[in-house]
Amino acid sequence: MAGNAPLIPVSEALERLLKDVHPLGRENVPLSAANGRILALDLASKRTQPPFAASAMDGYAVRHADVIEVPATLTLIGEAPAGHGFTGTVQKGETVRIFTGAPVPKGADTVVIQENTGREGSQVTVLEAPKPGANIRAPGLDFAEGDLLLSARTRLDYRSLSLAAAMNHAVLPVQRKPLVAVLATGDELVTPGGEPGPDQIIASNHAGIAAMVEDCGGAVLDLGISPDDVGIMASHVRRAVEAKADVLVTLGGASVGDHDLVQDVLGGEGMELAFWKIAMRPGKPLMAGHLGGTKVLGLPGNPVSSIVCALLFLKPLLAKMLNQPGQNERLLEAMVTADLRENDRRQDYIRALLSEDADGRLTVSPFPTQDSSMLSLLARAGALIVRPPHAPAAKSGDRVPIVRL
Ligand SMILES: Nc1nc2c(c(=O)[nH]1)N[C@H]1C(S)=C(S)[C@@H](COP(=O)(O)OP(=O)(O)OC[C@H]3O[C@@H](n4cnc5c(N)ncnc54)[C@H](O)[C@@H]3O)O[C@H]1N2
Ligand code: MOO
Repeated sequence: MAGNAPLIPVSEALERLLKDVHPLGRENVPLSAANGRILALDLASKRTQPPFAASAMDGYAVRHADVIEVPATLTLIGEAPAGHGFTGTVQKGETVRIFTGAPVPKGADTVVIQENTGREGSQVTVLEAPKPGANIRAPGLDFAEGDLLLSARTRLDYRSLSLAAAMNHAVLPVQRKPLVAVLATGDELVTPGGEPGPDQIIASNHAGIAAMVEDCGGAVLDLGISPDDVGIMASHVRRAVEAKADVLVTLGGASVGDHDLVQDVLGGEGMELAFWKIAMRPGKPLMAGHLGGTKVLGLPGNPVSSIVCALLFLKPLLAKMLNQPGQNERLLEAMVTADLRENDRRQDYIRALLSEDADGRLTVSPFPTQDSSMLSLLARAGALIVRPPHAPAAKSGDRVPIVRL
């Protein structure tokens, strides 16, 4: 491709990437495996909860009419622990010992907490007059059978899973996880923990991209590191296709160097290129296409470029596959603490420290160095300042759009 080919605006590239992407199908998973998954259907309760009038306290089930005037002494006729209701009926002048969660026996309409009673053998004296109906949870207080309590697209967490369990769903319909194959490329790369040769470095992009995929609700197929060798790289790509990966993410080799083979290899395997080279910094060499049913996202090798591109393109892609909103990074505004020069044609994502005052006002301080190899700065950054193409110079104190990290 010619060196000065027009660069595609970020928003247009994103639109083109997402255009023909549809939510993946759904699958059923046991409750115990559903944490973090996206609910695929609205969920109605199979139960009414509580299913019966239940005592909210440990104490005595009484007829309110019997305890309007206190002290009132009643005769104990039985016991109702949780899970074992009392089968008889409470008549005038009688009471049943009851525990939290037990069904309130027939005839009784009020529970007196045990602290407000005295007892001698089978004689129970109520010392304080309760309100009518006190300490009883009505049937259906929480929810009723048929109530739609969880809606499709909910990300299941500890609260929604507790509710789904209470609704008596042992198995939940969830969006299928996108399978994301991740392939690093480059003779210079060695797996973390390995022994790099004198001209080698540690492959870092994998770790971050895999974590992002998992955070987004995807599953990672780790294809490891391919050397800069057409045949070996092609065999890795075929593994992704054979595994029916929904997405293949390649790391590095996306640019124009003699050893940047990724696009040639993918082309040889039949990839249709959707676009290459975006008007953004970092991340210019980003490439997208598809290989049969596998979406391909070629991320640039520079670690910061890789991660910024993944934030802006991979995250929204996975969100759409999972039927989730949030397909655009949400922009906030912050006050910048340094002058920013006029921007060129590439949308800039400037790594910056972020601080927030007690009133929630955000301030960003750009790092003076913006080299796209510097993970130490990215790890410290709280935000990316977004500088649209040809943005005029900004002064310290101006408000600028940011992506919060
Ligand atoms: N003549 C030009 N050279 C470059 C251009 C250009 O437009 N013309 N673009 C530059 C930009 S911008 C970027 S970004 C890089 C991206 O290049 P590649 O995607 O081909 O990446 P590589 O060349 O393979 O690697 C770049 C850099 O990143 C390191 N790297 C690669 N993979 C990993 C990994 N998994 N973990 C850690 N580090 C990795 C690699 O060692 C290189 O240092 O191209 C510029 N060049
Ligand atoms: O993505 Mo490249 O950094 O613009 O270094």
